Amino acid sequence: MTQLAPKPDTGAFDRRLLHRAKGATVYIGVCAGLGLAQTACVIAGAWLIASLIAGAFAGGRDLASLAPELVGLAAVLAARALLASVQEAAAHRAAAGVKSGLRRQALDKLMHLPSGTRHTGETANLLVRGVDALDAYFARYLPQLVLAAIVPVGVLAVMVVAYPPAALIVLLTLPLIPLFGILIGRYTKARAERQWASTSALAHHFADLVAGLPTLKAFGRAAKQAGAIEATTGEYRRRSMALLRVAFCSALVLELAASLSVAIVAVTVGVQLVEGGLAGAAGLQTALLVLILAPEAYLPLRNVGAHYHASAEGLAAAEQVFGILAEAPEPGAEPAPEAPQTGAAALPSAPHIAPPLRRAPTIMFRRTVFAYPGRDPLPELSLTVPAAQTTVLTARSGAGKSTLLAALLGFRRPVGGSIAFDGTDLTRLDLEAIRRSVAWLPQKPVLIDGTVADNVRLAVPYEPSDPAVAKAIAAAHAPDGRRRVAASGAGLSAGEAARVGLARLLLRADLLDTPVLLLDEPTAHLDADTERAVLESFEPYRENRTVLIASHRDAVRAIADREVDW
Ligand SMILES: Nc1ncnc2c1ncn2[C@@H]1O[C@H](COP(=O)(O)OP(=O)(O)OP(=O)(O)O)[C@@H](O)[C@H]1O
Repeated sequence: MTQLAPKPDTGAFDRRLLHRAKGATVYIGVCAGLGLAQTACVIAGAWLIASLIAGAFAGGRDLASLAPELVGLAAVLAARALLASVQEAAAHRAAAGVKSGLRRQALDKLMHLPSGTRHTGETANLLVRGVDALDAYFARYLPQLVLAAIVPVGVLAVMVVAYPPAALIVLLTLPLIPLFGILIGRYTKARAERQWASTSALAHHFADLVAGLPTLKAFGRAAKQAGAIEATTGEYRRRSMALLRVAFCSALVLELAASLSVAIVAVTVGVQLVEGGLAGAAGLQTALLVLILAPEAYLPLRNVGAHYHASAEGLAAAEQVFGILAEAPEPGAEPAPEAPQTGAAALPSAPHIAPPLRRAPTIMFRRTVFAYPGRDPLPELSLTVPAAQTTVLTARSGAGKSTLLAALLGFRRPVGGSIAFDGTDLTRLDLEAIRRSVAWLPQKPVLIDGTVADNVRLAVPYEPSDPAVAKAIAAAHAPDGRRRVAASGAGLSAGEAARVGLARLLLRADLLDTPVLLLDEPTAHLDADTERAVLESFEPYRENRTVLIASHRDAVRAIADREVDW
C-alpha cells in the first residue's frame, strides 16, 4: 500500500492544495468578501433585535414606530440567507475545479510513472472517493476559517464601543477555542490518516476479490473470503468510529468552552443590569446587543473545529495525491501534455504522426540488470538485437523476457547497466517518441468493452479508416470486427483475445510505420494451423523492422533470424 507522505502540510491552509488548485486563491478572496458582508449582517441583525426589544419593553414604543427596525431586520435576514447561498455555490464551484485539477494532474503523472507499482483498486479509490472528500475542506472548512478570522474582530470592535468589560472577557476566552481545537486536531489528523489507510486497504481487497471470484469459487474458497472481508471491514469500522469519537468529543469540548465564556459575559451583563450600571432603554439595548453578539464571536471558531474533522479524510487523500505528484517520472518522459477535453473530438485529425526513429534500430542491452521490490535482482544481461532482423527470446519462464520488452517502452527501468537504440542511451531519448516508434503486443492485451474493431482501433492515436482496421483483423485472423467484447476480454477465448491484440499491433505497424515490433508470446494459445496462418500473414510486417519476440514455440523460432537464450 502506498504510504502517506512523511511531511504533511495540513494546517489551517494546505498551501500545496491551494497552490495546485487554479482558482482557489480567487475563492479565498470571495470567501473573505462574503465574510465581511456576513459580519456586517451579524452586527446589524444584533443591533436591530436589541433595539426592537429594548424599544418595545423599556422604551414604550408602539408597533408603527418599530416598523423601520422590523423592515431592516427582515432585510438583514434575507441578506444573510442570500450570502449563505452565494457562499455555497462558490464553494461547490471551487471544490469541483480543484478536484478535477488534482485528478487531471495525478492522471497525467501516473501516465509517466513506471506501471505495475500501484494497485488499481487503491488508485481508483484515491482519485474518486478520496478526492471527492475534499468537498468538505473547500465547502465547509475553508469558509469557516475565513469567517473565523473576520467575524470575531468585527464583533469585538462593536463590543469595545458598546460595553468594554464584555469585550475584555471575550478577548481573554476566545483563544481557548483554537487552543483546544489544535490540541484535538493533532489526534484527528493521525486518526484520519489511519482511517484513510484502512479505506484504501478495503478498496484494494475488494478489487482483488471481485477479480478473483471465479477462481476462488472453482477452488471452493469463496466462502472463506467472508472472514477476510469481515476483518478488513471490521478494521475500517473500528477506525471510522475512533475518528467519530474524537469528532464528537471535540465538538463537546469546544461547545463547553464557548458556552462557559458566553455565560461569564451574560453574568457580568446581568449583574450590571441589576445594579443599574446599564440602566434604562439604552442600557437594556446595550446589554441585549452584547448578549446576542457574544455567541457569534465564538461560532465560526467552533465551526472550524467541527469541520476540520469532516475535511480530514479529504486532506489525507490529498496527501497521497501529492505523493504521486512528487514521484520521479520515467527517464526521458516529456512533460505531461494538457489532457484532451473529450474523447473522439480531441483526437488529432491529421492521420500521420511521424515516427521519430526513421529506420529499424539496433537495440543493445549492456550489462542490464532489472529488479522488482522485495525480490533478488534478475541476472545481468548483455544482448544485441540486430537492426531489421527478427530476434526470438527463448529464455526459460521467469528469466525476464517480458520485463525486457517492457523496459524498451520505459515501463520498467533497469537498476544497472543500460539500454541503447542505435548507440544512444534510452535515458537520453524522448520516451514518448520511442513509444510512437514501437508496436507492442503484451502477453495479456488489455481489452475494453466494445466490438473487436473498437479494440483494434485503439492501436493509433486517431480514428483509423475502416478498411485499415479490417485489413489488420484479417491479417491477424482475429474474430469478426463486429463481435462484442466485454470488459477485460470476456466473450473471447484466450487465443481470440491474443489475435485481437495482434491485429492491434499490425494496424499500428501499418499506419504509423513503426520500425520496432515487440511481441510477447504472440501465438501461445493458438493451434498449429492457426499459428502457421498468423505467422504467414505476419511475414510482410517483419520486413525492414527490428522485431523482438518472446516465445518458446517451434513455429515462431523457425521464422527467427536469431535466437537468444540466457
Ligand atoms: N510486478 C512484478 N513484481 C514482482 N516481481 C515481478 C513482477 N513482474 C515480474 N516479476 C518477476 O520477474 C521475473 C521475470 O518476469 P518476466 O515476466 O519478465 O519473465 P518472463 O521471462 O517473461 O516469463 P514468462 O516466460 O513466464 O512470461 C519473474 O521472476 C517474475 O516473478
